[in-house]
Amino acid sequence: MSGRVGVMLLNLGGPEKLEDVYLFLYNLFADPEIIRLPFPFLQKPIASLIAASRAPISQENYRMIGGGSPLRQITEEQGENIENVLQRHGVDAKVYVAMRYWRPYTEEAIAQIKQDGITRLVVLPLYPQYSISTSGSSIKQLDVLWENDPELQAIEKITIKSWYERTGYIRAMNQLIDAKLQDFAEPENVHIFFSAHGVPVKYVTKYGDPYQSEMENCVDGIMKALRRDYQRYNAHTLAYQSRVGPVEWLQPYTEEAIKNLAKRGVNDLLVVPISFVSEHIETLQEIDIEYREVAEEAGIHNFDRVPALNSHPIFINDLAELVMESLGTTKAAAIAA
Ligand SMILES: C=CC1=C(C)c2cc3[nH]c(cc4nc(cc5[nH]c(cc1n2)c(C)c5CCC(=O)O)C(CCC(=O)O)=C4C)c(C)c3C=C
Ligand SMILES: [Fe+2]
Ligand SMILES: [Fe+2]
Repeated sequence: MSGRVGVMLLNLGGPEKLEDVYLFLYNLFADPEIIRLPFPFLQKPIASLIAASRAPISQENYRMIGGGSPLRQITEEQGENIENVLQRHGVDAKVYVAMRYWRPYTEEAIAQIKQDGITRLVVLPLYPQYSISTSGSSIKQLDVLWENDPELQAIEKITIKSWYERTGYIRAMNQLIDAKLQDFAEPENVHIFFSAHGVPVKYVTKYGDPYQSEMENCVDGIMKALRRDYQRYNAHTLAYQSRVGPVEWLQPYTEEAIKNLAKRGVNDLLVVPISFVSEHIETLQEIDIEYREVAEEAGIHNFDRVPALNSHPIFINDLAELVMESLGTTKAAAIAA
């Protein structure tokens, strides 16, 4: 190994204050990987219209969780922890956070990487499963930056696409699920409810997004690694949340699935957020407040949620290991670009 090593953590970003919400939403909807329009010249005007109409609802949701997204702080902590594990293993790498729609923006991370003289860069999306709309969008943005900048072309870029099959990730998820199941009076009667962030159906059926199949495999992998008695007795569901706009998204929708389970007599429900590794608006507001209310109104009395991984030590160690494997001879999980 020679030269200075960098690790770039890709994430979505979130508004830090209520005043940031409009611009954050504008950045999001201006991304053609989030809203695909037939005419590119319409992207920005439509983004400002949708952002303006969604901002009041979105602001209200951020107000309910303290006035901003915790994503920056959590992602920076994850970065520091990964860096520490790498250092302990003798890998003198520096970790950078590159957010797609808020600060620190990808461009800020790139400027720092250039200044630090990084010669090898591992690009690590903080999304376990690949979607065109998340990891795909950030990876595309990097490809464009690389294409247009000879200074960047001198940096060897190793891009990891997804990593939901990693045993450390699955083990950490299982620990969190197991701990929460123990809090129920009858753990084997609890319905384990995986709730993933949705995408429009067209992404899968028309654009070939592997997101749904990776999600299904991920849930299977987690269930198969659970304690044998849970595998045997606990029923589970995968549903999709956070739909926005008029088009059809992946189904079943979380809200409907909760109501249907209540109708079938389910009384103990443990929600597992599955598409994202940090606490964020959709866990803290949508699951903890909105879906809890839906569940209680439908007659589910015992409702709980598994916390996000954040800086769970098994998870952080696993990501650091993935980085080391990508830098070494094992290229299985990585594609060199
Ligand atoms: C794997 C995770 C995610 C996928 C897939 C995804 C696709 C996707 N999202 C939108 C629209 C919105 N997303 C918003 C917030 C948001 N999205 C994710 C993750 C995924 N999105 C996260 C982690 C967050 C929250 C960040 C935070 O602040 O904590 C929002 C804004 C919030 C709101 O107003 O509800 C929108 C809008 C689309 C259209 C899409 C796929 C095409
Ligand atoms: Fe989203
Ligand atoms: Fe939402």
